[in-house]
Amino acid sequence: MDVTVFSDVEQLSRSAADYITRVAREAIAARNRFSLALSGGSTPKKLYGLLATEPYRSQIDWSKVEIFWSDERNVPPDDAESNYRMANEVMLSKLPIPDEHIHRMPAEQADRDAASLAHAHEIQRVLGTEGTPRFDLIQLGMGPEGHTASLFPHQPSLHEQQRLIMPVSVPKPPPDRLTFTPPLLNAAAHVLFLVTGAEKDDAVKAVLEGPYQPDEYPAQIVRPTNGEVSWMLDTAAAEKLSKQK
Ligand SMILES: O=C1O[C@H](COP(=O)(O)O)[C@@H](O)[C@H](O)[C@H]1O
Repeated sequence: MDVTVFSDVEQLSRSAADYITRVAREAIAARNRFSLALSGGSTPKKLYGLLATEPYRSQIDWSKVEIFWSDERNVPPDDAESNYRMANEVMLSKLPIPDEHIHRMPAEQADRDAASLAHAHEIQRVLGTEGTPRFDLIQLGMGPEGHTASLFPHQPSLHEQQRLIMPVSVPKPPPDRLTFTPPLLNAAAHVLFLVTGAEKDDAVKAVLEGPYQPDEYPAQIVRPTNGEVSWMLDTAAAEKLSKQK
């Protein structure tokens, strides 16, 4: 696991954009496709804006990029709480990505089990049906209580082993969501956590330096079986870490 601490969100976001650009170029060179799952929340907003502008924009062949989300809230796509809406406004609408390569998670559908299953099939259609689908890169955030994607402490979703996507009801509004499950997260080739802010310093310390307690700190579940995990933190989020990063 690689942990890097940055002085501010600008530096962190530039390093994340460099990292995504490198992984994208390698994936496109190797497989003619780059599959990227985005997080929600506000932390990646700066990063998404950077990817849509130079010098990053022209370094990636966006026609080869397939975009998914690691979780989504039960709101329409134009709602202020929609994870899709933020990424679309800041990044996707400004890039030459074919519409059919933008795979919004349909969390607002009434039958959430059916929506989860249909979206899992969509992931398999794009990434392949052999074994658990392997994203080239899943970008994640983490909440102050250690949740990631929409895997929250002490929820049954933390123990899901069969489904790729599942509906959850979580303690943070909006409560009803769809989320990637542990097996899908842990099949990724690369996972990039972006975590900023002093309110997350205890969770960062517990996840990175504490005992393995995934029911308390779901972000600890993310340990890809054959992939690399990178954490990019700002100094406020890293404040309580004992080791020099
Ligand atoms: O609810 C969510 O929160 C996490 C963390 O968001 P942040 O704004 O604190 O970075 C996010 O990663 C997740 O996708 C989102 O749905």
